[in-house]
Amino acid sequence: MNAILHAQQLTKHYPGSIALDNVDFTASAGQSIAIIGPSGSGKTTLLHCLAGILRPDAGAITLNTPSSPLRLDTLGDAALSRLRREEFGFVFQQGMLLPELTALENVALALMLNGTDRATSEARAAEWLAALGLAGMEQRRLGELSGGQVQRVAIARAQVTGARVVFADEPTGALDSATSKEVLDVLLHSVAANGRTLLVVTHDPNVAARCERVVELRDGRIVADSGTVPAPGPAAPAAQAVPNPPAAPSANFKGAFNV
Ligand SMILES: Nc1ncnc2c1ncn2[C@@H]1O[C@H](COP(=O)(O)OP(=O)(O)OP(=O)(O)O)[C@@H](O)[C@H]1O
Repeated sequence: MNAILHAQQLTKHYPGSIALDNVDFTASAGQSIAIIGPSGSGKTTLLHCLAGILRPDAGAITLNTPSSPLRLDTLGDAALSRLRREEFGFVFQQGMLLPELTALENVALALMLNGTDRATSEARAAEWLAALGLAGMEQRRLGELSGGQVQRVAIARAQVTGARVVFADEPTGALDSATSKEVLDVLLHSVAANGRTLLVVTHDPNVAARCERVVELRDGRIVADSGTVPAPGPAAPAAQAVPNPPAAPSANFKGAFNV
């Protein structure tokens, strides 16, 4: 499998603690990877560094794009935020969606921020919501949806842009166990059907068990990895181009969820 995201010797300190201590990590394209470990072991810090949300103190992070490898740790703030919008999707427990917008507007906004016109953005957003079982709920605000439905909106928003890597932090953390299973099914199926890579931070053993690979952190270091991927070689030089990937859900995936 091809490496899509590669981190070398990542280190991140906070006053009084080392959140990441020389972490090497490579994700293969299309893999679903759970990041587990005790509270404070560095899971969220690793996810945020890989996603370009946090800057590591040291180390290299390379995203392999179809045009050229991109070194996240060398990009400026504007290039990094563009890369996050175009290449990455996020499913967090809270914070990525705007309560004052409807489900449709929340999903369409991700495309509009990338320059897609409103009509096209809303049409694609509607396709994604329907594919995730939310047809008929497009005009509801988040407060008019259940917790599981809100997470489906987040899953649609994370993927509508054609993001190649989806980052999830405790995506089912606030849900009961039956709803968690449903949301996890939707997340894993939609990501797999569209060939995306999924990195999910979780405390839930059921979530970890459903992922192809489990990486365990302790005290800022990887102490276990069920599927180490060979490193792709030295870190790539910095580059600027960010491609514009396709955006609609795959036909396969629509079929699987349009029931
Ligand atoms: N903004 C911050 N300021 C100071 N210390 C921080 C900050 N963020 C994280 N840390 C510290 O870094 C270490 C790793 O934190 P991180 O949130 O990555 O762990 P985690 O494994 O995700 O924890 P949890 O499972 O509780 O969410 C912890 O010791 C934490 O206290």
